[in-house]
Amino acid sequence: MTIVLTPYWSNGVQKLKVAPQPAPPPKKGLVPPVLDQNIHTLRCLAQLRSKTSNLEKYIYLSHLKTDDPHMFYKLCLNHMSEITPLIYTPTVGDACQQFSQIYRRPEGLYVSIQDKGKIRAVIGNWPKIDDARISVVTDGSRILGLGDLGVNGMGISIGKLSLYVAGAGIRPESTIPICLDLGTNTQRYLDDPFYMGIRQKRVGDEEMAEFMDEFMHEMTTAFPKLMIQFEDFSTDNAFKYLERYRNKYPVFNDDIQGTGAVVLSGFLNAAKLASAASGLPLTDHRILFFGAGSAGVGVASQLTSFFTLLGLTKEQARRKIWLVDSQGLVYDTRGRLAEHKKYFSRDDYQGPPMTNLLDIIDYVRPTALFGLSTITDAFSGDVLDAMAAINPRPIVFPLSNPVKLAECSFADAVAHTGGSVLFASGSPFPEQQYQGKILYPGQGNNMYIFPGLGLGAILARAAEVTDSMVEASSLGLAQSLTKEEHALGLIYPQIERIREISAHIAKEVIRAAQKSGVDRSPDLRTKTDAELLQFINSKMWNP
Ligand SMILES: NC(=O)C1=CN([C@@H]2O[C@H](COP(=O)(O)OP(=O)(O)OC[C@H]3O[C@@H](n4cnc5c(N)ncnc54)[C@H](OP(=O)(O)O)[C@@H]3O)[C@@H](O)[C@H]2O)C=CC1
Ligand SMILES: CC(=O)C(=O)O
Ligand SMILES: [Mg+2]
Repeated sequence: MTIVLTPYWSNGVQKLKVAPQPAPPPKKGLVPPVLDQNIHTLRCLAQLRSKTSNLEKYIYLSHLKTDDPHMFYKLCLNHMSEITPLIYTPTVGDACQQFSQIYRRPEGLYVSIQDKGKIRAVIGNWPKIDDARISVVTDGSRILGLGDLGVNGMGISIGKLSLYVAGAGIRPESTIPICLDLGTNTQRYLDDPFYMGIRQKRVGDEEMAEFMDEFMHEMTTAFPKLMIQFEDFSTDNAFKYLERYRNKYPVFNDDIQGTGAVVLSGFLNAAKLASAASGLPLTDHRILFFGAGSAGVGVASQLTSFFTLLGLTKEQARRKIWLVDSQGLVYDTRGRLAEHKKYFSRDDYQGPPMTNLLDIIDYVRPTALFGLSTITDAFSGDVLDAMAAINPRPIVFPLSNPVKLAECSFADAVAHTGGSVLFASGSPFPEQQYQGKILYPGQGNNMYIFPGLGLGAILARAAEVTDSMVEASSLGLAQSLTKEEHALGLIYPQIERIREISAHIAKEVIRAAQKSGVDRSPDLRTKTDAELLQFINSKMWNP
């Protein structure tokens, strides 16, 4: 039994905290006479596979997580590519949409607008206050590309935290899934007797800001070692609350920064392959974003900041980007623009609104096309043909989640580009056979980033999450491809290696935290890289 020598206080009595251990062997007679753990693992897998729908599989796994977390995480780690789509995108999207129907038992912490003024008491009810290290917090206002799901958004916080445990070895009891209930503007939930949130429209900006200030203050007071990941807030609030708290608390926004990091990483690996075919230097790429919300602009910012590392001025880097939103190409003279789009708005186009994606491709001649729009099949056959006509190896990333909202499928992208596409999607697609070869799609999803970024920030005890830490996570991921993965033409590593990848990312993140002076674990400063990696691995919880 490992004893962690940090005293903690519970009911006024000092105790030693005991690291999570498998449950003691059950007393004789209380379990079947022969219950071999290895056979039981196979039994659980067979039970899972016997379910006919993915939602049933999700429900089975939720039960397993509560009843036998060690078995749940063992299955996750041993069958990562099979289980990730069940506990995360795409199935988590269905689970959130039907959260009120499939709800069995409480999980996570709900803080509602009705708790304003007394949030401390609600947070104080969390049973594992001293263990808390990472919280994923959503207000349910933009869950994946599915819109305002109100408290049904709790499913996304739960899913992301399962990946923190599986992918980065965060202790399960150190995670707090949180859904803030600020109302919902989705009428069908307000009318649904099963809906479990308060029955009111979302509160106004001022009331939300007061609530958020109190929430953040109380969270960071109650849990002094906590990292907070904001998830799936609607666009304006995603930017607003990241800016409001990022220099005050250890917080990052997964949709803006995690997505920025994962897409930069995939772009770098894809651009190398594209440049090998076209001869085009990295700094000559032209990147078109279809979708200019929190994720689109987050990725654009991450890319431009990387281009400045390559020696471009900020202005030159900015000019590599074209944004398209629901009104078409984003440009200065088009009319009033949302604040977050202004920086990337083009000042070199003055014509009439350009709304057709084919016209825009013809005008921009992009080497890379990223979809973060929630518009299913927006990258039609014609669009893919156009990308293939101007690029020997077009980079096409339909990143919207879940699968049903992807801008195109891998099969279509392969078919319309003669197999030359460099592809990554937000949710997984199956591999394709093309002219006797197997082609593998990448999964450009922030799930590659946040476990390692969060782990690094926790171990460094970072006071804030700096841009350099996010960038380090991205470059760490880009470097983590093995020779075999390069040989297969992959642009993201295989998800089965997530623990190894997260450890590497965490190391890079800790070093970046140290360079920016936001780390509060001075002991880690004197470790060599090898020692640091060993330390990170030793901190990972294993089922
Ligand atoms: N792969 C990954 O890791 C991640 C994927 N995502 C996915 O990205 C998608 C977008 O997320 P997010 O940026 O936060 O959402 P937002 O709502 O902030 O942004 C959506 C953007 O798409 C634009 N849009 C909507 N309809 C059209 C249209 N018909 N043509 C062109 N553009 C359109 C919107 O335009 P307007 O501004 O005019 O409203 C807006 O700019 C979601 O599906 C989400 O799941 C998000 C984070 C991570
Ligand atoms: C992956 C993710 O964070 C999203 O789709 O919102
Ligand atoms: Mg998200």
